[in-house]
Formats: sequence, C-alpha cells, structure tokens
Amino acid sequence: MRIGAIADDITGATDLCLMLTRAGFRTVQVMGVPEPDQRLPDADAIVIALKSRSINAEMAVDMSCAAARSLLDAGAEQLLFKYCSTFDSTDEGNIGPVTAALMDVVGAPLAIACPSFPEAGRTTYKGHLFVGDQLLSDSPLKDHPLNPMRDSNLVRVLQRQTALSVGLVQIGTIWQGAEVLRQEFAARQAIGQRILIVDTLTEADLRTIGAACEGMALVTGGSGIALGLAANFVAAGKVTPWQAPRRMAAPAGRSVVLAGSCSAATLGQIEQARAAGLPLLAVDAEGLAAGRATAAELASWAIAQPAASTPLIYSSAPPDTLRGIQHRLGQHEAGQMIEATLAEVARRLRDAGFARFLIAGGETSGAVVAALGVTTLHIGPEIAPGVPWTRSEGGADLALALKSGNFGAPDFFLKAWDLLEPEPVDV
Ligand SMILES: Nc1ncnc2c1ncn2[C@@H]1O[C@H](COP(=O)(O)OP(=O)(O)O)[C@@H](O)[C@H]1O
Ligand SMILES: O=C(O)[C@@H](O)C(=O)COP(=O)(O)O
Repeated sequence: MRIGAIADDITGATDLCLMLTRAGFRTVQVMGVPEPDQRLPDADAIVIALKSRSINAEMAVDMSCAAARSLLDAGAEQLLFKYCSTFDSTDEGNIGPVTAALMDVVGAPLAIACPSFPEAGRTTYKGHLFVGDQLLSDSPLKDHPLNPMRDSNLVRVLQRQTALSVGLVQIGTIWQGAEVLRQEFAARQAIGQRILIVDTLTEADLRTIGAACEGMALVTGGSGIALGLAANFVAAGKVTPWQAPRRMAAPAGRSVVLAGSCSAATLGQIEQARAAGLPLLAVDAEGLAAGRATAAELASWAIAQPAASTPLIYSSAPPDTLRGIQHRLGQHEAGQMIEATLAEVARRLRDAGFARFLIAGGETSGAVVAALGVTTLHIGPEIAPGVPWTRSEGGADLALALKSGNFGAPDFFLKAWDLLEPEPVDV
C-alpha cells in the first residue's frame, strides 16, 4: 500500500477514492476502524472512512489514531488525513486535534493543511478559503447544520483548535516550485511552526505542493492534495497506473434517492428532480419527533411508487426552516434523529428489493451505509467531480452513490443513473 488515508466522513472518503483512482491508483474504501484481526484488501491506496467530523475531539482522535495504526501495520508508506474542502470543523476541532495526534503517531515534526480543491471551486489565497467566488464565510457553508463556517481565515480557524503553532505559506512561494517549497517547509519548522496552511489556486499548485510533500510521513488536506501525492508514486515507478471503468455494473433492483443534506447544491438538485416529475416526499422532522411520522411510513411510500420510477425522500430544508427546527428540537438531536430515520428507511428499502441508492449528505451517508451493513466499497465511474458510483461488499450487494451535500450539478439526481449497466459487466 502506497497511501493509507483516514477520512473524517464517508462522502469525503469516496471523493478521495475517486481522486486516487483518477491518478491511476487501485483504491478501496473501508468503513470504520478495522478490527484488530481484519485483513485490509490489497490495493495501492486504502481509504478508511470514519464519521468523526462532528463528534467530540477526544473520540475523533482515538478513532483516527487507531485507523492510522492499522494502515501503518498494513504497510502504508504515506498517511493522508482527509477532511472537507470547506474545512468543516468547530472551534474544538476536529482538524487540529486529529492532525496533532497523527503527527505524534508517525513522529512528524511538521504537517501541511491543504483543503483546496480548485476543480470544485475551493481555493485558498493568503490563507483565506474561497468557495467559488465567495469567501467561505459568505458562502452557503455559513449555514451548515452541524459545522457552520463563519471565518474564512484558515490560520485563525486552525489555531483555535490546536496548541501547535500554525503558519501560512503564500502562493508566491508555491509558484517558485517544489524545491523552494521544501526549503520553506524546513525554514518554518526551524522557527517552531508545526502546521502550515498552504495557499492553492490551481491544480498545478496542488501538484507542486504534492511534489514538495514527497516522503512526508503525514499530509493533511482535501481530496485535491492526493493528485500530487499519487503522482509522486507513479513517477517513482511504484504504482503502474490503472484505468478505471467509465460505467459500472449494478445489481438488479429498484432505485431511490435519500437526501439528508441541507446544502445549497442539494436543495437545487431536489428542485430539478421535482421539476422533472420524480415522486418526492419531504420528511416532517417535527412530525418524527412527535411520533406522528415514522421511517416505516416513509419506506412504504417509496415502495408504493411505480417500480420503474426513482422516488426521492428528503429532509433537506433551507436555512430559515432549518434554524426553526434546530431551535425547537436541538441541533444535534434533530440531526441524529433524521440520520437514524433515513438509515432505517434505507434498511427497509433494501429488504424490499431496492439495490441502487443515491444518498445526499456526508453524515447522512455515514448513517445509511452503517445501517446497510456495508464494510467495503469498490470505486466505480465518476458521476461528478468528487462523486463516484461505488459497489458494496459486506451486507447486501448494492450500487451506492454517496454525494457530498455540496457537490454535483443541478441534474445530478436525474443523470447519475445513466452510468449504471445491468449485470453482467465487470466493475
Ligand atoms: N430538516 C432538518 N432539520 C434538522 N437537521 C437536519 C434536517 N435535514 C437534515 N438535517 C441534518 O443535517 C445534517 C446534514 O449533514 P450532512 O448529511 O453531512 O450533509 P452535507 O453533506 O450537506 O454536509 C445531518 O446531520 C442531517 O441529519
Ligand atoms: O472535500 C469535500 O468537499 C468533500 O469530500 C467532503 O468532505 C464533503 O463533506 P459533506 O459535505 O459533509 O458530504
């Protein structure tokens, strides 16, 4: 194994798997911290998907370190800690505490923090994160249900989370190339800086940063950073690039979309699906809390739709509605209740013969996949930047598209299915 990665949520993990696959790596996604006797699959990269983004920092540290140790035991040459390209975290963590703990695990004196993913519009300039043309703090991420991002200055955000000294390497240094950047890393280390936010505007910058990180035991960032890291192994002849298939064989069975993301992209995708005439059902959060609505009813509604249709069940709500629900039910309580409900719906639909699931939302996907008993995902074709089709192993045999709430074009819920082939075709 060349790269062993720990992702703080499941859609982030599939995003990273797709990036590594694109770079020619045979990549497998494993769900949760492996059991001590669990043999990890043979692959160029293994990505362990955790659900550690929004939990308490101590638990996130424990899980991440355990995952790191299992990757190192399985021979990983370089560790990557993958978090969101919008740096989703709170003042308590978990990016800072997990980075610091992983640095201890591998004995790294310095780590970079590079969330940028220019292809998805995430860039960093003078340490400020942009989402498209907006500062992070002006973007829809300011209204995220669990990790509202209201400060774009990543040095400031990260410094609030860790006692380690956080520095910034600006774009001008990156443009001087990998060798100068490596010297800059050494100079920063010499003055006591331990974690460096690195500016990134383009894919070329990611490649330069990746090249400068060759041989570093630990790198942290979004999926974009994997581009350059993987290229190092290919250039060194350690990985023979593999061409991923453009379509994927999917098990026979009905299709459904379950959306628990309240991100602007998901809200737009729901409206496009509505306009296209997909059968749609909104989850009544307050009804669930009061026992007036149940997962069983939601699942029965989907089962009753025409077999050839793709029903869509969503809890997604715009910021004002969301704030009202959270005010009445509690932020985490509401989130967990909805995650548990959509997970239960998924389990019931699987039992009723649904085999093709499109799930919108990282936390939502984590809850659904756990409920379905899936342990491993094989990466299939790219639906949109950051979102591949996957096929499951462990639990039932399913085609799963796990969409980060923020990703995908408005017609994502309509077009994703076009990449699936009926069996038999090799995955
Ligand atoms: N109507 C709602 N009211 C309150 N919380 C909600 C509602 N709909 C979804 N949520 C919660 O918001 C969170 C969305 O996070 P996530 O699934 O990671 O989406 P994203 O990928 O957009 O970040 C989940 O915990 C989900 O249960
Ligand atoms: O890096 C990204 O933007 C994604 O890979 C990701 O982590 C998104 O998280 P969710 O929006 O919670 O799915």
